[in-house]
Amino acid sequence: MGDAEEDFTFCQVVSQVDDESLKLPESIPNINSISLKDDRSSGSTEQNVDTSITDCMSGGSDSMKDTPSGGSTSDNRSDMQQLNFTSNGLPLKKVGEAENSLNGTLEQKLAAKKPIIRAKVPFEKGYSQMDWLKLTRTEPDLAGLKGQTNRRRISIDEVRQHKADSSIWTVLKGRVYNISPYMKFHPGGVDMLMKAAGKDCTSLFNKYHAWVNAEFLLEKCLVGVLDDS
Ligand code: HEM
Repeated sequence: MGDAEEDFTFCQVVSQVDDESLKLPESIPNINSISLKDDRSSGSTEQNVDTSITDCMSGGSDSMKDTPSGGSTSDNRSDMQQLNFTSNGLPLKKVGEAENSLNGTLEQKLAAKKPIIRAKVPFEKGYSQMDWLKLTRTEPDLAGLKGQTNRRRISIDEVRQHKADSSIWTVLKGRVYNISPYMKFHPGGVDMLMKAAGKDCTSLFNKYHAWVNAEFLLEKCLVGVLDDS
């Protein structure tokens, strides 16, 4: 046995590996290779990871300002914290966990911020993103246009009047969408999406997930374009 240990010196190297580093969440496979920059314009996969972390760095408490003080979203979040997994079986993005492996300055900055846990709300049966895509292909009038064109110019005042029932409108990047049919499909939950009701949600949207392709997801919910003149 002594001989074997001398022969396989690399085994000693393996034994020096910190056990904690082996427990890093799979969603953050190699912390040291992640570059931290506050540039949200690109849509690459690497950028997604960056955004999660920089949200924590630059807007930690700020991001939580929009979180409702009560309601199902908060409850779901704490459930998720206990489980540590999303409904999709993916680990939660616990941004604060990255702290241990980051360099000193960054570590200090992160330590000063509360870790943000951005939980996806478990979807009801029949309300997965796949179900949504199916619905967009089968339902002929998700926007509720009843034959009207979706190129109409719509004022923000008109948008404000649509906040409930089957006609909840929001403005995203200059376009007006009826988000009522998407409500129960929203991975961030109904409570969060209701914050967009009757107003321009572009900045909220970008704060939480600038990378999401809403133009595609909500294509069939388009009601018109914002008339900002
Ligand atoms: C209006 C159009 C919106 C669409 C199409 C949309 C779509 C999505 C999608 C696809 C995800 C999953 C993201 C992922 O897996 O990375 C998501 C998650 C989420 N959304 Fe939205 N969303 C919208 C608006 C909003 C707004 C206005 C808020 C906040 C007020 C919000 C808050 C969240 C949160 C907290 C999550 C879960 C955490 C996360 O995955 O990062 N969403 N949304």
